[in-house]
Formats: sequence, structure tokens, C-alpha cells
Amino acid sequence: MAVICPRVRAMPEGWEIKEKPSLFGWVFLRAIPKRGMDMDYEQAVDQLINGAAKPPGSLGLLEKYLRKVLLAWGGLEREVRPHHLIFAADNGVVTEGVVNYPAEITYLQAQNMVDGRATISCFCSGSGIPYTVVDVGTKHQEAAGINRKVALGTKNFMQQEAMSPGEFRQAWETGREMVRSSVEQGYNLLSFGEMGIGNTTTSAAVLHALSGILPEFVVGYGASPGNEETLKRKRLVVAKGVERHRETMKTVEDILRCVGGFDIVAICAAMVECARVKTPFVIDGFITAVAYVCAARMQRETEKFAIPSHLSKEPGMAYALLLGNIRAEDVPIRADMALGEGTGAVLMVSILKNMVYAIFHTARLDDFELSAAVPPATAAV
Ligand SMILES: O=C(O)c1ccc[n+]([C@@H]2O[C@H](COP(=O)([O-])O)[C@@H](O)[C@H]2O)c1
Ligand SMILES: Cc1cc2nc[nH]c2cc1C
Repeated sequence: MAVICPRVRAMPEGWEIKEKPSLFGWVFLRAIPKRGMDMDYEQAVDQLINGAAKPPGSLGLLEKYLRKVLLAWGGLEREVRPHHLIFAADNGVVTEGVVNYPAEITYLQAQNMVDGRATISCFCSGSGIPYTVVDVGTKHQEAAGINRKVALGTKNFMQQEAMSPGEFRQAWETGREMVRSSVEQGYNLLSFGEMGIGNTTTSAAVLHALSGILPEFVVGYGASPGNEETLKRKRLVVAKGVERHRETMKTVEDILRCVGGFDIVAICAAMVECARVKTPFVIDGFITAVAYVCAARMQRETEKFAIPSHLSKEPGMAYALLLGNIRAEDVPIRADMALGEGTGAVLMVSILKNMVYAIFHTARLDDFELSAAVPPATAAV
């Protein structure tokens, strides 16, 4: 069955339509420059963006990331087909008093997401973005959403490695599997979110171990805003926890396994897989940004497919992105958010949906019948 693409106003001259079949029998249409055209795909994308009826560059960072999405696709797709993936898991380290909420909240809030009663479900439903909750290890016998429980939470990294090599592989495979099946269903823009009480502690520990940036700079309040006692304890836990496993942590995988969480591992794997299947993805807050820097360290190519969304209130956010070569000033949304779940990511997905629609439906600068010539469009996006 063929998908009818929206009627487009601006099919660039000299482009040809190619069919891209998916496993489910859907056929998606994409356009690439015709063979023998005197420009490559990247130049053609720039011409397409710069030729829209607006001053070049006037949509700022939104143009930058529209361009990144089009280049990541490697051929023009005329619509965004988004899918938001949320990974939920518990973290053994919460017994150290690093958060003022009980671990039970993880499963309950993940179930709220499934039931459409969490902020992320409302954001997704309100914007027509399909989403899936994947339980990679909440501390509850039943699963919230798709059951891929590795265990009922990780171990407390202050006492032992958070997960075994086998558990790491299981979480990793789940992340990859979710991306593969999304792409097979025809989704062409993925975004990631998470739910896990204690996961700002595991994320800060991973970032500290990976970069050596001191706990004072990467540990924040998480879900316990303003609680100075908790913050102090959390910094100490991150410092001591990383010190405890220092000798074992030789690779990024070791770090994720010793002080990370099932959610971070699954998201990291999902991002690496996105690069493999050439699908752009949107980063959310601190936890997904840490997963991203791990993915970029493991597979440099991942950077080409990563789109930032918002700058979380967590102090480690800007460091994590910078280690993955995304500067804070290149993050489009600044809203002092710190919810997680992928709430910032799906706002960015909506922006990108608008951008892709606009590039195919706005008039072209060439359409203006002007009495005098204007200088050529040269903005760098
Ligand atoms: O994404 C962020 O930047 C972010 C910042 C602070 C808190 N969170 C969310 O709150 C939980 C983690 O906070 P905590 O204090 O339990 O480590 C987890 O469910 C995250 O989704 C998320
Ligand atoms: C209620 C609640 C909802 C959340 N969503 C993501 N993290 C969360 C943490 C808490 C505590």
C-alpha cells in the first residue's frame, strides 16, 4: 500500500522520487537529486532551505535542525513520522537517600504514561505523536507498557556493580530492538524519554566517571528541588560510588554497567542504532543527554543524527551535550524544565514537523516577480 504524501508546493527541480519500502508493506516516497545533477544532496538541501520565501536564516536554530534532519535521512522525506520511546527502570542507589520520593513512583508514573495521564502522554496526544513505554526494569512484578524487564531495578552501586554483563546486554538489546522495529514500521524521527526515580544520580555518576568533571558540577536536585541535604548526600554518593569502581571502569560500557541504569543503557543503545539505520533522533533532558554522550563515545557517527531539544535545569546538562559536540547556545528550547519523560524532546519533534511541512509548502523566493534583482541567498544554516 502506498502512502500518499502531502501535496507539495516546492519539489525542487531536478529531483527524482524514489520509493522506500518498509517491512510492513508500506511504501514511503523520498526524493533525491537526479543523477548527473550538478550538485550533491547536501548542496540541494541548502538550496531548498535557503530558497524558501523568507530571509535566509530567519528561522535560526530551527533551520539548522531541519537541515540536520534532511541530511540524516539522506533523501528528502516529505513528512515527519515521529515515534517517542520512553524507557522506565528503577535504580538500586535510591536506598542511599539521594531522592525524596519512593521507588514505587517509577512504576506508577510509567503506568500513568501508558494510561495517557502523564505530562508526556498529554504532550504526545496533543501533538499527534505516537509513543511507547518500555519497562526495562521497574521494581514491580507487573510491567508498565512493553515488558522487557531485565530485573526489578539495578543493584546499589555503592555496594556492587549496578548490573551484570548479561543484564547490560539485555538492556542494550532492548534499546536496539525498539529502534529497529520503529524504523521497520516506517517511523523516520525518533525521540527518547525515561522514567526512573534515582536516575539523575546514576546519570551524574556516569558523567563524572566518563569526564572527570567534579560531582559539584554535575549533580543537581533532580526530582527533589531545593533540598540541600539530599543534594549534599547525592554529591557524596556520586563521588564515592565512582571511586569504588574506578579500577573496573576501563570502557564506556564498564561505566554504564557499574554506575548506570537499565534506562540509560537502553537509550544509549537506541541512539547508536539510530546512527546505524540513519534515523535522526531527539535528545530530551539530563538523563538522555548522558546516554547521548556515551553513544557518541562508543560510535562517533551518532553525532550526525542527534538533535537537542531543551536545556534541563540539571547542572550537568550543558557538560553532557558539550562532550557530544552540542553547544548550549545551540539548544533551541530554554524553559527551565526538569521533568524528563521526554517532554522537551516531543516539543522539539513538533517544531521539526512544522519545519518539514513548511519547507514543502511555502512559496519560493524565485516565485516573486520583482522589478529589480536582489542579492543571492547565502545564509549559513
Ligand atoms: O530530564 C531531566 O533533566 C530531569 C531532571 C530532573 C528529574 N527528572 C526526572 O525525575 C526522575 C529523576 O530524578 P531523581 O531525583 O529521582 O534522580 C526521573 O524520573 C526523571 O525523568 C528528569
Ligand atoms: C511525580 C513524578 C513524575 C515524574 N516524571 C518523571 N520523573 C518524575 C518524578 C516524579 C516524582
